[in-house]
Amino acid sequence: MVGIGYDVHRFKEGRPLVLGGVTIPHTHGLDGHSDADVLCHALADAVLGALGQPDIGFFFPPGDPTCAGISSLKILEKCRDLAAEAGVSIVNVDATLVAEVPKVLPHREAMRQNIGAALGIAPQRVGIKATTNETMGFVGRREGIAAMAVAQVA
Ligand SMILES: Nc1ccn([C@@H]2O[C@H](COP(=O)(O)O)[C@@H](O)[C@H]2O)c(=O)n1
Ligand SMILES: C[C@@]1(CO)OP(=O)(O)OP(=O)(O)OC[C@H]1O
Repeated sequence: MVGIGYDVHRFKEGRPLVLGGVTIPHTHGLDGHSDADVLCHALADAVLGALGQPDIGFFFPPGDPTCAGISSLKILEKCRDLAAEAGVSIVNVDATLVAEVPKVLPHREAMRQNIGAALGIAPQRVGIKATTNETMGFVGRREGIAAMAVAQVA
């Protein structure tokens, strides 16, 4: 089974920028109720989709006080637990970040380590890519970051 996920978060001054559980030096972080880790959110929805489960907001309701400021790696850990309960393994995940700034690929290996550990899979099974939006649209105007992801379970 495969699943697809997509998420977007708006830049906000005064917050840390967390992507794949890595805090990346930048002028702005992302706005959100959790740590706003847009990469983990897209990956979580991809895994949940592959499992035939409802989306991230079902398990971590937007605005729920218990979710305030949580690390989104915890959301991936929940996905890992749901896969185990279903008796399936996460085969691999793959994601693309769409961000005009900052450069994220220097942090790829650290992200793969964090995400692999949270999902209970080897980092080699975690794909992370990035592209700019060539200055077009909301990403191009540096208003936020988008992420898309796929996951396979068997
Ligand atoms: N936020 C980003 C965006 C891109 N990269 C890396 O740069 C390469 C070129 O991106 P283009 O959008 O100009 O084609 C891309 O393949 C990534 O390796 C990045 O690290 N962070
Ligand atoms: C992660 C959750 C948890 O409150 O909140 P946000 O950080 O706002 O992220 P978003 O992708 O907008 O919605 C999903 C929510 O489940």
